[in-house]
Amino acid sequence: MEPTQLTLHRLQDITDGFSEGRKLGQGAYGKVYRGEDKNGEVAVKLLHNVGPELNDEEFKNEFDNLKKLKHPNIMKLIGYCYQTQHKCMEYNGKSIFAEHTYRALCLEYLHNGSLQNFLSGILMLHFTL
Ligand SMILES: Nc1ncnc2c1ncn2[C@@H]1O[C@H](COP(=O)(O)OP(=O)(O)OP(=O)(O)O)[C@@H](O)[C@H]1O
Repeated sequence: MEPTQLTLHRLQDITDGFSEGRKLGQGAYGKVYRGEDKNGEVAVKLLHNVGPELNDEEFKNEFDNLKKLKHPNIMKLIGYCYQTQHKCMEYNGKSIFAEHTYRALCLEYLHNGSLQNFLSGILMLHFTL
């Protein structure tokens, strides 16, 4: 099944506006939040905003890689959000409408954290025994 397109409003809704209380962790890519609604839990990866070209490349790579991974033991890519908003700001005494693009991936929620955390946990256990 293809990942679903999700609105920023929907992601803000399930993460309480990307609140600190909902933060699961942070990677090189951005912050990860626990989203929750009546259907269950998801992990929402919100890409940090650095520069449009760099961000787009990172986002597309992550999106394509996750889309290709289809294995029962690997978290699934459920949906994505790619939405631009214009925020009114003051610049040199004038109002400007600055662009902010929200890029997010919605993933199956893993109770043991990311796959990497899960695997390193197993390795630690292996070396401790
Ligand atoms: N699907 C998920 N379910 C639950 N928690 C997750 C999920 N994905 C990520 N996390 C949490 O968010 C943290 C950051 O994840 P992220 O994938 O952004 O980076 P990373 O895997 O730690 O490293 P890297 O930045 O190198 O990819 C993880 O360490 C984990 O705690």
